[in-house]
Amino acid sequence: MGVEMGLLIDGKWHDSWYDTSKTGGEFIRSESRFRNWITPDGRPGPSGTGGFSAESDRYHLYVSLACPWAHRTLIYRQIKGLAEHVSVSVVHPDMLSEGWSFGREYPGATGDSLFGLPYLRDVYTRDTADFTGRVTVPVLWDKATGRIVSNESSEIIRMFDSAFAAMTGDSARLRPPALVDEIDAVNERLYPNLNNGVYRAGFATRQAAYDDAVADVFEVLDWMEDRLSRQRYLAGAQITEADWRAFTTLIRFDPVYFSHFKCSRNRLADMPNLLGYTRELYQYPGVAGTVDFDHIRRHYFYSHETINPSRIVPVAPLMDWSAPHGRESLEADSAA
Ligand SMILES: N[C@@H](CCC(=O)N[C@@H](CS)C(=O)NCC(=O)O)C(=O)O
Repeated sequence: MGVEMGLLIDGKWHDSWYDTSKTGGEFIRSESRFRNWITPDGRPGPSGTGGFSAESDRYHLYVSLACPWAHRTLIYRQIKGLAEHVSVSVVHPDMLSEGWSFGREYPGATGDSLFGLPYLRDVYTRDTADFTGRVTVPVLWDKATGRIVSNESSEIIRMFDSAFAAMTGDSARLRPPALVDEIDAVNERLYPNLNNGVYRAGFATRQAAYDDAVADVFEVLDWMEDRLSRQRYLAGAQITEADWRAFTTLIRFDPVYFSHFKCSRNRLADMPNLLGYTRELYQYPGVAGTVDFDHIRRHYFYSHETINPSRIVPVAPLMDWSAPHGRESLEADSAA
């Protein structure tokens, strides 16, 4: 039985795998529930309530090193100079009948360094005792108020991009106002077809749902491969949010999604521009340390019993992420 992942209903834990029976075999991801924003002075952000001002040592990130959405927030914490200001706990890579856990019996799993709680769901019920919904990573926790600020990675990275600038002195933006439209256009293409597309392919339980999803995955990869033959980054000549959102899926592609999620038309390694591009991002200062292929591979192959009942973790493909990426040849001004 595929009873590997559950949810909270009125604060009580229930086992239940994603139910694809009502959606024609399609996997549909739920919306995140906590949508407050850290801002420089605590004024409310685009959603939620205010009171979350940017301060050193006030916020804590709960992440899985396996999860591509959590991975975005970990990358921003590094590259935006927040490592000394925002603390982190790392869950165990196995997500089984109890959901994400703070078990420490796996290298790199830290346990819950704030409260010593056994499960991630206990962090959710610490905020809202009768919480109903999925228990997902990442979670951004406020140590001052004892509340969850946000569990939506796309918004956490935007807070990290700009809210702490006065503290870090890093005022460069990964979402510069002049590129917002271009970044959003790329994101709108990549989120459904690539980031979530690989999950739609992997969790599909009907041939037609899989066929649609895997076609979308490779259509967008072909589009990216072509675009990256002409410009260095997805939104043009400068690295932006769009690139980091793409990266966490691309780095998992050959090690996991190609086989586990049946995204098997070709490997990332067969697409030279995408391979060089992914290598360049991997080699960006601070980023390699956020990529943990053991957690990544163990999580997917071991946790998804419906897809891989034997829980055998297959041999890793040979890949050299540190090889020269060759992307300098794309002149900085070749893109527009
Ligand atoms: N929209 C969320 C998605 C996060 C998400 O789906 N995380 C997965 C791990 S990769 C998770 O925790 N799933 C547990 C569940 O759905 O029960 C975000 O981007 O932050």
